[in-house]
Amino acid sequence: VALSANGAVTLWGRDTGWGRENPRLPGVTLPDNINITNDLASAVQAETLLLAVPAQSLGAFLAANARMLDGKRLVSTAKGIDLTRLTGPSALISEACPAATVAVLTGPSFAADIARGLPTALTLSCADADAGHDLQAALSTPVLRLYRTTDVTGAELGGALKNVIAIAAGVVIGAGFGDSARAAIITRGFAEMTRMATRLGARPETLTGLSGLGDLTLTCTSAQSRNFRFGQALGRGEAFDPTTTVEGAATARAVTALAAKLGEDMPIAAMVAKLSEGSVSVETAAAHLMTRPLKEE
Ligand SMILES: NC(=O)c1ccc[n+]([C@@H]2O[C@H](COP(=O)([O-])OP(=O)(O)OC[C@H]3O[C@@H](n4cnc5c(N)ncnc54)[C@H](O)[C@@H]3O)[C@@H](O)[C@H]2O)c1
Ligand SMILES: O=P(O)(O)OC[C@H](O)CO
Repeated sequence: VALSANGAVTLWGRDTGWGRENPRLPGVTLPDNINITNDLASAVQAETLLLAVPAQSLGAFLAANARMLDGKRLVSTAKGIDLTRLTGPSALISEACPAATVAVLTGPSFAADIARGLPTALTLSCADADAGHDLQAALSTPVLRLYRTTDVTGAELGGALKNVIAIAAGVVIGAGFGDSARAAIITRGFAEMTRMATRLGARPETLTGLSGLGDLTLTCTSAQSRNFRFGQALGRGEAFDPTTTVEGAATARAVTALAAKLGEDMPIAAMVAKLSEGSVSVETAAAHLMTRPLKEE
């Protein structure tokens, strides 16, 4: 919807029988210059393709369609780490489509806000600096302001890891532990995010940017976030709609496996993984985090 301000856009989906209002984006009528199709062959005529498939489905999507996508400028919006390969979207895309130019668009942004034309700032990351410049110009609009970086690892890990911490923040609020505890989770969660991301080659300043601290702040403080609401439901002991995309749940498991491989300490992510699969109670998780050995900040 935002990009249709710059010119015609093609929107591809497997199921597009819903007319001009996507049930996943209720209340938004898609502008006339958005061509909706379920024919991927026609959609891939474009030079730049935004891939908005969730992280745990991206591998299968790429496996099915790599031949059509290779050689294009592929911009992922997924915020997660693939559970089977323990990599982010950019590595999945590079592996499936070696001739593609890979970029990641991430940062604090609810789809509903962007579709309403509310002012939003994002991070566009691309290891190829020239392609990054081109994409930044092509994908910015008067109300969608893109900052640029070549640190793809930092940008995509910020987006993936903040979803894990947002679940923890939701648990804290759902369980009634209060705003002080949420501030602690955000801060210590950010320490975990930075530790893991820099270990994997991210630049620390990327983590303090929109894709890291920016998105962490949004997702841990807004009930618009599905990850936060999922955590709230866990904290209250309530069920959560299993058809809702909650990237942080699978990503917490992926992060925990990755941390074990790297020998990194990720205690909040480990508790989110256990809480999400129901193998620990909220009380036990909280007690575990509060009684760890005392240390320097
Ligand atoms: N919704 C937001 O506000 C928002 C904002 C920024 C980033 N993101 C990220 O974008 C990604 C997608 O989120 P979303 O909110 O659009 O999720 P969603 O669940 O609303 O939509 C995902 C769509 O992908 C489709 N899909 C799943 N597997 C597929 C496959 N193999 N082939 C083709 N289509 C497939 C589903 O049918 C669904 O229509 C996530 O990683 C999310 O973190 C979402
Ligand atoms: O609804 P969530 O929790 O998937 O968050 C959406 C976006 O990632 C916020 O930047």
